[in-house]
Amino acid sequence: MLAFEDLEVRYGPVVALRGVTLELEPGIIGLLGPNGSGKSTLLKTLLGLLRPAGGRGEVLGVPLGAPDAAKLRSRIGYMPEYDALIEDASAYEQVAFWGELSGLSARQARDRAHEALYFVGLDESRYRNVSGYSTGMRQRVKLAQALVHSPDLVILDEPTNGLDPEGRTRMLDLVLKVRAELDTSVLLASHLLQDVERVADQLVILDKGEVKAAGSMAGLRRMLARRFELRFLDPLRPDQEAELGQLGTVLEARNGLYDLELADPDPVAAFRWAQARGATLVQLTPRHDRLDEVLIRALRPA
Ligand SMILES: Nc1ncnc2c1ncn2[C@@H]1O[C@H](COP(=O)(O)OP(=O)(O)OP(=O)(O)O)[C@@H](O)[C@H]1O
Repeated sequence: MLAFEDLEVRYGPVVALRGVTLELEPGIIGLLGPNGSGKSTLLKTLLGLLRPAGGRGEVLGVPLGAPDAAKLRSRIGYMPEYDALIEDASAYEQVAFWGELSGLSARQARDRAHEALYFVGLDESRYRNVSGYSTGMRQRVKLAQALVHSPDLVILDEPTNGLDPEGRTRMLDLVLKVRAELDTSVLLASHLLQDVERVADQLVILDKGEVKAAGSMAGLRRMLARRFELRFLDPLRPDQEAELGQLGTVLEARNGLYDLELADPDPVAAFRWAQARGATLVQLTPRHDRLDEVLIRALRPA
């Protein structure tokens, strides 16, 4: 659905994205990275608002910069980070107007505005001016605008910004519903790991304009399911410690505790390994809840 090869995007002399190579399937894709990492630049590039200075890319089968790339706008919905809602107009008017801007006829836009507002749970307040709306309601108007023309892909830039925990849960439930009920793919940019973890089936981690990690959440979880903390009865001798790598990748060693990504998914192998070397493994603690550590590791300077 999205593919980039060695993509480079610049703002004059500033290189905002470099060497970005990615291949992503339809689904819910989480785009994670700290401020300034290049998330918005990537979104603007695939919306056709920025031209790559180098490399190639393809969005929904259409090459970036192709003559028919402008048509892509009708297949993509965009929910920007900040709202530009008109205070003295109703949600219904604004969503219908957006539908027309996205290429629908006036009649289609009106019909679809009702459907989109119903979908985001704003059908009862749709004729009220948005000036009286809560932050959560305003976010949902923006989502309805992004969905009004039934796009194949919807891009959400920090959709939970400024929301309280209840509003966040509601927005993330809607993201899941977009994929499940509308069969629309979602690209969700966020700096909040918990949000991405909750909804995404694929993950891209950006930092300083480069991809630090990318892949399916299931793959990431499988990898995390092999992470354990090992505690031995006595400190390992240097010769035993040197052979620890036979069990998998040693991630960290501190005060006789070892964090490992085991090569064998069956942890019993670790006990056998210890026994064969005269060491006593007393505790093997799973660490698969630590997705945040993967993120920190990915963002750590090399
Ligand atoms: N119009 C611009 N002119 C010059 N440099 C820019 C411009 N827009 C962004 N940049 C730079 O490009 C880099 C990537 O910025 P970008 O806005 O894509 O990051 P981001 O991950 O979306 O951050 P945020 O979460 O703060 O929006 C940053 O170093 C930023 O300073």
